[in-house]
Amino acid sequence: MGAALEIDHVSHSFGGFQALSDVSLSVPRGSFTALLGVNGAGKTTLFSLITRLYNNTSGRISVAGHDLRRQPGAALARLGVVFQSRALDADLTVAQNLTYHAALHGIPRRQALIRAAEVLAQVGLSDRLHARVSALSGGQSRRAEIARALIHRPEILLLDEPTVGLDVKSRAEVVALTRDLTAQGVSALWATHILDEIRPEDGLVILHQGRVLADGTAARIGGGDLTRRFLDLTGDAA
Ligand SMILES: Nc1ncnc2c1ncn2[C@@H]1O[C@H](COP(=O)(O)OP(=O)(O)OP(=O)(O)O)[C@@H](O)[C@H]1O
Repeated sequence: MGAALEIDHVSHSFGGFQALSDVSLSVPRGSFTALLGVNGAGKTTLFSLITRLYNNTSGRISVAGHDLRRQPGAALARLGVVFQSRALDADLTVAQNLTYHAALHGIPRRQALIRAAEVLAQVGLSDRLHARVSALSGGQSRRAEIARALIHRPEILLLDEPTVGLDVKSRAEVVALTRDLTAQGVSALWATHILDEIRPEDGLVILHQGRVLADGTAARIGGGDLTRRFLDLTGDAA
């Protein structure tokens, strides 16, 4: 059994600008791995390559053992993505959104309704099945986005700064929910620039200006003071 996600020597340029340089990282199965970097570090670019929004032409990406270039269908079927921007239609109900996204994955309607109830229970929103997305709070809406990403039972979730714009309580709930999911066996790659969201036992990859500066557990990298270590590594220390 390999890792849930393997990135092996991946680079990406926009015209003459090198956004990612020889990035390698691995997300072990069932782990919560944080991808930490300031704005512009390259987190969204990396996610865009993993989701095939951008074509990856260098190195290798594999999802649950499936090479993204050679077996894109199998790789993407094992991937769930929580985008930075909203993927749910605010004018539709949660159920309508979830069954629509299930259909995109080829899940028949009857089964999609069962799955929708299942994933809403996982994210603690069972009572919001028939609510319009526009009527959800910010935190509920993010949890509904996670439910959408889980509808096809992926092995790994990519979450791109999923707590941006949430209040402290909702932020803590979304982090805790994702940790619960990893305890149930789903792996998570959590892109963030917020150090508070990272625990010592988490996997941690620090990305800066398109390069991996550190890769290990947060405890080992931080050595007791992750903020200081992060600032030292990224050259922003006072
Ligand atoms: N389509 C594009 N064309 C040109 N440059 C781009 C494009 N997308 C991103 N970049 C540049 O690539 C670098 C990495 O951007 P990226 O969005 O991946 O960073 P990020 O870590 O996700 O930051 P943020 O938290 O702000 O989203 C930045 O310097 C950005 O300006």
